[in-house]
Amino acid sequence: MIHAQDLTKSYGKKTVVNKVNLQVNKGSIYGLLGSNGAGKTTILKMISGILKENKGTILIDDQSIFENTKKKQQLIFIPDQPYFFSHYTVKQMAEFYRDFYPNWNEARFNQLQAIFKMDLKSKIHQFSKGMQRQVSFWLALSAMPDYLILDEPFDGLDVVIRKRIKGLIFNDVAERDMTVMISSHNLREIEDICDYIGILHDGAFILEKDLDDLKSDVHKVQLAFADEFPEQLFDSFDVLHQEKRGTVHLFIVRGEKADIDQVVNTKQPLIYDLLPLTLEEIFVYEMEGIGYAIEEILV
Ligand SMILES: Nc1ncnc2c1ncn2[C@@H]1O[C@H](COP(=O)(O)OP(=O)(O)OP(=O)(O)O)[C@@H](O)[C@H]1O
Repeated sequence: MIHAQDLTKSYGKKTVVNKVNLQVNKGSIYGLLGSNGAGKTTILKMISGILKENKGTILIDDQSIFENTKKKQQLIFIPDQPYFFSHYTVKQMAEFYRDFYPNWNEARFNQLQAIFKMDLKSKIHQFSKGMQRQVSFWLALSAMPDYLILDEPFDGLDVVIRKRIKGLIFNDVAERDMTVMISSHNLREIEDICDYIGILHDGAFILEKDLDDLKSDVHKVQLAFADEFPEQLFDSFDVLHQEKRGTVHLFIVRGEKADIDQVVNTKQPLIYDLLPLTLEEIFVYEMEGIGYAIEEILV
């Protein structure tokens, strides 16, 4: 489990990560969302033990990660700009990983060549950016880490390989409880893979949500009545948004479907529709509720 408390990082006088608390449970996938400069890379580098926090603590399985080689052997950070030793071939880089990561699995490395399809003797710096990113995944997944920390991992990857890599990550999470953090500025890019989402703005979280809870308990309700609208209808619910379009009232309501049905049906509406929301719609309303326009934060 990753546990960060009051995590704070400053460069000079500028605080870029401010008292961040987060918990990533074993075997789960945490999506760290935020615009350019929000502090995502800084947080991921502190969690990976690359940067030292100014204040606060980070514990991975109750141990500090900074300068903890043993713990770092269980964790792989893939940066937003792939980095390899200059002039190394895939094979040489794999040998380096095999020496450092005790769980390195040679059979898996060979097996994954069928997916990544790159020549072992090629020099990595001669590959395109997208191919280099694929090499990062190939090596990381062959090292069988307990923790995989990914900074904007899908940039520059085509749809097919993106889907395959997501499948491989899912597999490792399901089969051996790997724990994953993924940063992105794009909700759509990671919503299909994450269990949990944290939205970062100016170095602090403005929203944190378990996606299973979100998908199940927020509804779009459209209603029309022959007579007056019953004003207190949703008083016992959390209403994220409401508006009137002609005679139709639109509500975004948090609550169980059965409870909403019961309240609405007692008032005998002329029109009653209860529609599912996309994840993006939920985030738009949630963020509107706390005073942010989603387009200022995410793309
Ligand atoms: N080495 C550094 N020295 C000074 N300021 C830095 C340094 N690294 C990052 N920053 C600043 O910290 C803030 C957060 O940067 P960070 O890279 O963590 O953001 P990010 O959310 O990952 O952004 P992006 O999506 O653009 O990668 C930015 O204002 C950035 O300018």
